[in-house]
Amino acid sequence: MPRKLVVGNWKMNGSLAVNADLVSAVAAGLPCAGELPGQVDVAIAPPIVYVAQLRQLIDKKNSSLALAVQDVSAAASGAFTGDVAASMVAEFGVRYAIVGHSERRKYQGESDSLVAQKAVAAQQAGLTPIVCVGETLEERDAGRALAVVAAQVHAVLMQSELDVSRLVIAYEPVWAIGTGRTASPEQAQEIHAAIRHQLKQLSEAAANTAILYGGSMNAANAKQLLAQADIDGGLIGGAALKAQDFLAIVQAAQLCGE
Ligand SMILES: O=C[C@H](O)COP(=O)(O)O
Repeated sequence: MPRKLVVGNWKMNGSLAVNADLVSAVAAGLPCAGELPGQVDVAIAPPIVYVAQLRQLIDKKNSSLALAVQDVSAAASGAFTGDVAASMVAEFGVRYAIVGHSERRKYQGESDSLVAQKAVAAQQAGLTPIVCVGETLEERDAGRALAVVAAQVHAVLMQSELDVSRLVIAYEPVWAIGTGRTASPEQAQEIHAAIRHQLKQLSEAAANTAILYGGSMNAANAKQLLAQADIDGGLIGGAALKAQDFLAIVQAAQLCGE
């Protein structure tokens, strides 16, 4: 079984002062770099402007905490005002790039095909993409959740340059994000199992692809969700902004990984 992965997505929250406190508190609850690793990899995705600050904080604390970003450009360089290339964030020791978050699909109009290109661009810079997929409430109510998610995953898997062994998928039902209304463990497991099946059709290596759940995961519900056979970790929004809550989720992942 793969190690568990817990990623805190800070979204557009933070400040120099708030970040310093939060990283210190999170790092205090995690192993130091080089120590015997636990069963869980833990990463934080701050707003891009704070990546350098977090790099310094993490290094200073010699922490095992990894860095992620919330998005990368599909392009390698050039005239793309406001965008950031994957190779640029890689220079800061960033390990993961979230791509295709539903908030970007909604507010920036990102298509399945653009998200797939971003996943490839991230890999080409040495990052592991965390590809977000998930259905809206209307799609679920119409009985289309499995089909919508399958199409989103398919768009990524059909990229010939994609290395499926260096991929993370995050299932985030849109109706569960920031709403306090989480998918039940059974609802989440059903979709995760379908994603796993889809990945395995492409490659047996997919048995080791981490599939994260995201959507109102918190200290109280994490254990039940993470105990599901195909839920390999969490992509955490609101609960990642409080060290105690975030560490409780990491601890739940630790228990489920043993
Ligand atoms: O990226 C994180 C997800 O959108 C989940 O956010 P949430 O935990 O606030 O629901």
